[in-house]
Amino acid sequence: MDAISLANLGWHTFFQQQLTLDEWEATAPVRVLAVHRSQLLAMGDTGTVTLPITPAMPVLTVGDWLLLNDGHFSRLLERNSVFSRKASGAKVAEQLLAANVDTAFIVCSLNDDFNLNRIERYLAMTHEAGAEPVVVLTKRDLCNQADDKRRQVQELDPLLCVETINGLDADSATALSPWCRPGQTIVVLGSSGAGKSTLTNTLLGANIQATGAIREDDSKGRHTTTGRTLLPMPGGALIIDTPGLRELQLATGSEAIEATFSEITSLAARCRFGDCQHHQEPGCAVLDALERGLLDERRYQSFIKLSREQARNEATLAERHEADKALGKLYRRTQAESRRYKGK
Ligand SMILES: Nc1nc2c(ncn2[C@@H]2O[C@H](COP(=O)(O)OP(=O)(O)OP(=O)(O)O)[C@@H](O)[C@H]2O)c(=O)[nH]1
Ligand SMILES: [Zn+2]
Repeated sequence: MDAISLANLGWHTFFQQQLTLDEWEATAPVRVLAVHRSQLLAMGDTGTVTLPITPAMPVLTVGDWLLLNDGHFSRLLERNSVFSRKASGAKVAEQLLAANVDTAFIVCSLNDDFNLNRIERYLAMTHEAGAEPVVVLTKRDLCNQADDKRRQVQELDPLLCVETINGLDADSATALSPWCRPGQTIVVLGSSGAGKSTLTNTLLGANIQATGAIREDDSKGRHTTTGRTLLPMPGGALIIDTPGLRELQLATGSEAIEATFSEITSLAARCRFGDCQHHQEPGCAVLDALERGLLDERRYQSFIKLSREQARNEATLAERHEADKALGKLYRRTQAESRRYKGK
């Protein structure tokens, strides 16, 4: 990536208005292209910079906007969206995956992989992140009920943008160009085999670099690999492509689920009990609508499943906080005891 204008890197008024007058004069904005263990790669309108990651910095992720003062980290600008996930294993900390994303292409194939529940799951994640979802149904060339499946997705939400494409064909992928204008930032989500890499490669066209590692000449003319994950499309948009995003798990708050299942949320407002689980409670407006055929059974099941998952995630996070607090107390007590012991 040669030096490009801040606007083409995704800079706009949301970020600009965060700067004080002093910062206007003394600092330079740069966007994070990749985060490695001990350093990060960023780009501003004068080119790329490598910054050491120090303990004083907040946790940063690809897509973040930073201010540099004299080439040194000054501060992180507020994000307008952020994708994160629950870290795998026992740790329930959130891991940041991508920031300041405008649009998420939710990729689902029109053949075997087609699954409305899965699309809803990615819609909830995208709402949670604060980005705009576009459902991209791939493998149109392999499916003769493309229109019917597209209609099923559209029924999830009349305002949702849904496109059907052949990801192998650049002409077909131009259906996505409204979201690929200069400076727009995109992530591509979806399950394995859905066609994410294929679409990413088609969108990147001649700039094919989607495998993460990019070779570029350093100042001594040698080739170095930088592992950049914010990639420029020929039309001027940017794609964030990281392994973490490819394996995104649900770490969704209840607001995101409410936004994804808005018809259920408005029914739930009329349940007799404020904490109704819509399972078997008397006076449940959701179950009532279900019985009267006013609510889709599949939507209901999907809503219950995601709500339970969310409640479980929240519980484990709360347990973690409790465990951390207990550990902190134990630590302070042993410190105090050891001081007492030494004082004797
Ligand atoms: N015919 C056709 N094949 C496609 C299309 N999109 C993807 N494929 C094929 O589907 C297979 C899987 O596509 P990938 O792009 O690797 O899928 P992915 O989502 O990146 O999968 P992971 O890397 O496992 O996450 C490949 O063989 C692609 O060539 C399409 O629109 N039409
Ligand atoms: Zn209810």
